[in-house]
Amino acid sequence: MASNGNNHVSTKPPPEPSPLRKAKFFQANMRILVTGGAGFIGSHLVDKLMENEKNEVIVADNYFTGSKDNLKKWIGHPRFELIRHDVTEPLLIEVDQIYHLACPASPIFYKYNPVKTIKTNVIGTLNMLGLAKRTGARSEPSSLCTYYLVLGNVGPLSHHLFLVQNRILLTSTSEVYGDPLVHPQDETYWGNVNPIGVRSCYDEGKRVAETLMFDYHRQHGIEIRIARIFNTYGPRMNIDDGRVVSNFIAQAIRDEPLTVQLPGTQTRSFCYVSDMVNGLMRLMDGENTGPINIGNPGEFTMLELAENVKELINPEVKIITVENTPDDPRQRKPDITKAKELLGWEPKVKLRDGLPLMEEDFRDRLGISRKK
Ligand SMILES: O=C(O)[C@H]1O[C@H](OP(=O)(O)OP(=O)(O)OC[C@H]2O[C@@H](n3ccc(=O)[nH]c3=O)[C@H](O)[C@@H]2O)[C@H](O)[C@@H](O)[C@@H]1O
Repeated sequence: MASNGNNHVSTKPPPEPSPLRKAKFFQANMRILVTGGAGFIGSHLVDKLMENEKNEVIVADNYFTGSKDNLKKWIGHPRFELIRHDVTEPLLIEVDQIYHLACPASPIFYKYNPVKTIKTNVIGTLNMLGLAKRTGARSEPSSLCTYYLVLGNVGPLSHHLFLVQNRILLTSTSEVYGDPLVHPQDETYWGNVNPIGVRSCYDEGKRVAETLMFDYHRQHGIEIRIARIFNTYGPRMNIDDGRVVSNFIAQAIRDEPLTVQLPGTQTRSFCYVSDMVNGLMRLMDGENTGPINIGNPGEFTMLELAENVKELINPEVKIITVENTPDDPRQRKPDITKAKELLGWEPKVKLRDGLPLMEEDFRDRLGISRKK
């Protein structure tokens, strides 16, 4: 029984919250869109986001390179939603944060349909920025993009204050540095990219995507984050993805020669997927727009990588050299000073610890167990 303080005693229970108030309460949870969430990095990110019970996660994916299989443990979960959607079409939903990952990332796949790749990067990013603008991903000078949602008199919740942060994160790429002339690459380097080559649909596409992010930020005050991702590997990569780590592991397991593309002295720096996902979340939740390199500075030539895979997975396997494709970057290694200083992030998993974890997943999916 509640008293109104006027000697009048009401026997009525407090009114039910209106549907609008209920909706506002619901909104107080973070509703997060992950484009490309059925893909390799996207699905690991979804796993991590779903660990937080305050998060509702919506995945939009066209399954060009992603797969529902990667999300099977979440399908049917009340805080999870999966939409078959191509980001080159507008998406009208209500969200608080957008992780925009959608785009084929393996050179084989992105070169297969270059027009679609550049459309995904340009039109897809425009559509996601349009969504961010409509849903209010603003960086208000007074509040630095934090919206306090105070609920009215809704029973026990009436004194609670909820924080809703609206923002969009783009996963850009180390490919924006092209065939870099500085080593290692830090974020101030503008890159050395061929604008008309076979990789340009991806490299230039991501560069335009970064430009769009900053133009929306400056012109419309959209709260943005840009991660420049360096070569990432781990469980759930497509077995026939075409990228080097997945190729070598699948080849070693199948007893096929490891195909080192010439000259074999070109370098890459490989980041394990759990480190990558932590870096992306730190960036999203921090206060820096980026661009920030997220990658593992441990640098290997492709011949060294092949030797490591041979030693760890199949000491009997042959290593052969094969032709390379045009414009292959000759060296790549992230300078992660900014990530360390601004995000307090650095990778933890060494290549030699990450490769066996990926081997286990590939063996499961290929149905080939280790020889005794
Ligand atoms: O994995 C990634 O994160 C990146 O993969 C590609 O970039 P790239 O570094 O060329 O990736 P790979 O196709 O894995 O090639 C790496 C190196 O391995 C070599 N390679 C590839 C495949 C193979 O069987 N053998 C081999 O020696 C390539 O010539 C290249 O020098 C994409 O372009 C990037 O955007 C993406 O972020």
